[in-house]
Amino acid sequence: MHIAVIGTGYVGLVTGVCLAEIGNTVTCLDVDEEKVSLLKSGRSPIYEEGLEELLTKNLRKGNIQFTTDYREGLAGKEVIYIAVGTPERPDGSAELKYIESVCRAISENVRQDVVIVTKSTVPVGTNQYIKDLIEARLTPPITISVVSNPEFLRQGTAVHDTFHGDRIVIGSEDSWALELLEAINQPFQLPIVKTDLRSAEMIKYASNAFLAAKISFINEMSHLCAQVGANVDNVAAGMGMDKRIGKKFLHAGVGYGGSCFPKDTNALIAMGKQFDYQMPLLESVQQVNEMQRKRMVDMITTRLGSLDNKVVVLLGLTFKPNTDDMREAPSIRVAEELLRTGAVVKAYDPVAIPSAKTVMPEPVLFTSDLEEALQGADAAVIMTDWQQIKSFPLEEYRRLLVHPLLFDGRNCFTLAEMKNSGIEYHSIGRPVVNPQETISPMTSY
Ligand SMILES: NC(=O)C1=CN([C@@H]2O[C@H](COP(=O)(O)OP(=O)(O)OC[C@H]3O[C@@H](n4cnc5c(N)ncnc54)[C@H](O)[C@@H]3O)[C@@H](O)[C@H]2O)C=CC1
Ligand SMILES: O=C(O)[C@H]1O[C@H](OP(=O)(O)OP(=O)(O)OC[C@H]2O[C@@H](n3ccc(=O)[nH]c3=O)[C@H](O)[C@@H]2O)[C@H](O)[C@@H](O)[C@@H]1O
Repeated sequence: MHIAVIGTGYVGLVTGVCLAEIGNTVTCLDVDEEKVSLLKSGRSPIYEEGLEELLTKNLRKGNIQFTTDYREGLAGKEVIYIAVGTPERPDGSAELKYIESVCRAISENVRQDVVIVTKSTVPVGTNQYIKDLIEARLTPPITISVVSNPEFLRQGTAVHDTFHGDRIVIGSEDSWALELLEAINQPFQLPIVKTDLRSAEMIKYASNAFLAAKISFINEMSHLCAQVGANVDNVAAGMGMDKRIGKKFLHAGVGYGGSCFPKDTNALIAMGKQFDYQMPLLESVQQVNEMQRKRMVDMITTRLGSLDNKVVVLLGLTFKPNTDDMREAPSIRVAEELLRTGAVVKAYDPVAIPSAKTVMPEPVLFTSDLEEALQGADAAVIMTDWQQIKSFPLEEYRRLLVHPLLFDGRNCFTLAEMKNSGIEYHSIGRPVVNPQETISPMTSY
């Protein structure tokens, strides 16, 4: 199949490379000239395990090419995937200007019948809007069909997720377009859900919102666990064994971040508003997420009292490990709060210092050396569960910190291993280990 993929970000590039890998001839198109020339040389602008290998392999085989030229990119293509960004507008709704500009470019440049496949996360009704926009400027007798094919990959494991996802969702009002997409996706050997256009669009938002809700649910439980002396990890493990609940996305912590959960829950709430429905559950999911960051700062101030001139080091800055993505990372809010309360804030991340510098508040002292980060700090706060942080010897934490005081926002260590570490250890929804003074867990009742 001859396929064009528009947008070579996380989703577009991974989609293009994987479609080439399963035997299609793919042209990836982007307006970013720097990105395109990097990709032509076989280098990936993002780090995703296995991506660069598949990219160079398929470039060599001639299965994939890159261009900034729409006329060249769309020539002779049977299917065009759209994978440009749909960021958040100030009112929370999804910004569709990149989608609109792609539609204009398609209608001006396409010369043959074509199926348009939307990978971008777009509000319900957008695929119909895409069809209308393209058709409005198209020169007859060219016909187009639209298919919604939302993406479920996670950053950091994008290639793996494409080949091992739980399902592929395709929605359309055109049965032959659905069959075509089913045939294209067959080599992935994953369950395929065929549905109508609007349900496919909604499945994407509902899935992200549900995952965000699971995280906020366990975070809410974690607060109560801390008060009553229970261990939220044990609670999550016990709950998760019930197949109706499932054990994934029940990891308590400082809350979710990233380019999607915050944006997509907001977009869903904005969609609700259009129909005068308030979505109280989703609003609470967001509130709990916001509270988790504040709770971390409260934990630190409760323990240390005034933070004036106390050195607090944040360990890990990205919204999750194995990415340099700082979008909506909880570390940003925690740093802001700590600075506001007078702390001196140091910040460590193994890869994201350059991207962190552009979004973290000032003044923060950055380092990508963990030893240097810990040296002389009054307390350390784990914000991202990087392997580098989890495998750093506990004796070294103890030796380097002025006070052996560790706040763990990702529950990286078991309570048993912390017991003999000589470190005072505060985590999320679990009893304090080696507390300065022994406090009865029931005192707040
Ligand atoms: N990042 C992720 O993990 C996931 C993202 N999504 C959704 O996929 C969509 C894309 O997200 P990302 O790949 O993260 O975005 P991104 O921001 O990484 O990439 C978007 C790309 O589109 C290009 N672009 C913008 N306007 C263009 C135009 N008119 N013509 C050609 N190229 C153009 C940009 O230069 C950029 O390279 C969004 O709707 C997002 O919500 C869905 C699932 C996972
Ligand atoms: O629509 C999207 O863009 C993507 O959003 C998420 O993927 P991603 O944002 O890459 O990362 P996740 O691994 O889902 O983590 C998101 C956030 O939730 C947090 N999280 C995750 C799981 C958990 O149990 N607890 C928890 O706090 C992570 O630390 C991170 O900050 C979804 O998992 C993907 O299926 C989806 O395609």
